Amino acid sequence: MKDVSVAILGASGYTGAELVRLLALHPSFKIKVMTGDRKAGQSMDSVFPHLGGLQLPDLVAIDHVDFTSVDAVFCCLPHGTTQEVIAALPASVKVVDLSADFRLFDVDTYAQWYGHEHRAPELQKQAVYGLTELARDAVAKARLVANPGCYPTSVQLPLIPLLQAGLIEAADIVIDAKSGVSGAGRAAKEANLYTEVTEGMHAYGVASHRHSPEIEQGLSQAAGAPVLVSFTPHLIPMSRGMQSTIYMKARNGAKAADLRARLAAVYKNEPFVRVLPEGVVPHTRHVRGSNHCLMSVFDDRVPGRIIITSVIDNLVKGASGQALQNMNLMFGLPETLALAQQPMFP
Ligand SMILES: NC(=O)C1=CN([C@@H]2O[C@H](COP(=O)(O)OP(=O)(O)OC[C@H]3O[C@@H](n4cnc5c(N)ncnc54)[C@H](OP(=O)(O)O)[C@@H]3O)[C@@H](O)[C@H]2O)C=CC1
Ligand SMILES: CC(=O)N[C@@H](CCC(=O)OP(=O)(O)O)C(=O)O
Repeated sequence: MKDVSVAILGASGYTGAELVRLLALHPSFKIKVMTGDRKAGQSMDSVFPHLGGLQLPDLVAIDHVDFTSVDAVFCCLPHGTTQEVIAALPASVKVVDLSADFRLFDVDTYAQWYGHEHRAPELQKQAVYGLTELARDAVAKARLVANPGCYPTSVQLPLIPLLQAGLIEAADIVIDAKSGVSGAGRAAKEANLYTEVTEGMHAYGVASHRHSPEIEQGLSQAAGAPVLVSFTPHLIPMSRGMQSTIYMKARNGAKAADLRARLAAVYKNEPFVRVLPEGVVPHTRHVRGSNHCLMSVFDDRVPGRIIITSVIDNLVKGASGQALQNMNLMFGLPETLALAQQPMFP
């Protein structure tokens, strides 16, 4: 297998570091370039001691990188900083962008939610939304993949197949989601201090979180009509992990067993998505450090209503793991390469 030269932009952040951890076991992706912003000039061992001993290049500023010697770029930069960086890359370079910068197909919707005009609208037209299991063929042919957000991954994997099959009402979907604090990135913010987060929890972005239009984009495509969702994320005191509890109305008398059967059929050959048997509740601990998504379907006590719980590790299936799954496909490799590890437990 030919070596692929990889650059990780934003390697001094959490998703960048998680990519390094995963790529350490990759047989052909070789890390040649890693960038930082405030941490440019530092060694990776000093920024992330848990990644010591891997013979990694030092962190450099993006301006100092010669991208002509690179085959693949993982872009792990904050949203809003990525469009111009990717637009300036050589056309031969394949890119997976972990930020939200290329996820919304409609640039007006992007401007409305992200507060500025899209800075690479032509490139946006080429971007493939990389929810891997449901977009595999398009991802394999893509030059630029917009890696889904963590909440949208945990929500769309269960809901898209159900909407496509007409098993649930497109109206009246309620998503109550919880994330560990690493979802907010490594940059210091007062709201994410230990003292602000431990021994409590809180909702944020109520009725205004920027993942709402991303979720609605995927669900609307699946339903064939515009879908609006009620979505409330919460921050909870754990370092990684995410759970979405989703409430919905069944159509035409469908029961949890029918929905479970549909999801089990769609995901039966998927290495990373598991539909749990009746009554089994997924825990975030059951996916920690892995690229897995676990989901479970329940009949509510309220007749005609269904509850689904879905868990992922926000840094793996919600970010770096799915990004690597996509990049594997883009290079014609088995998508499980360097992703086959089981979760850490406890
Ligand atoms: N954390 C998560 O669970 C998820 C994150 N994402 C997305 O992935 C991307 C990265 O997230 P995450 O790793 O958590 O973020 P971090 O804040 O941990 O890391 C951000 C990285 O970008 C660098 N950086 C910051 N500003 C600039 C800039 N203006 N120019 C160049 N480099 C810059 C930082 O460098 P330095 O530290 O040296 O200043 C750091 O390497 C974000 O878009 C995020 O929304 C997506 C899904 C889940
Ligand atoms: C806990 C926390 O703050 N989570 C982040 C979402 C995770 C993420 O980074 O998503 P994007 O890739 O779309 O930016 C947030 O709510 O903005």
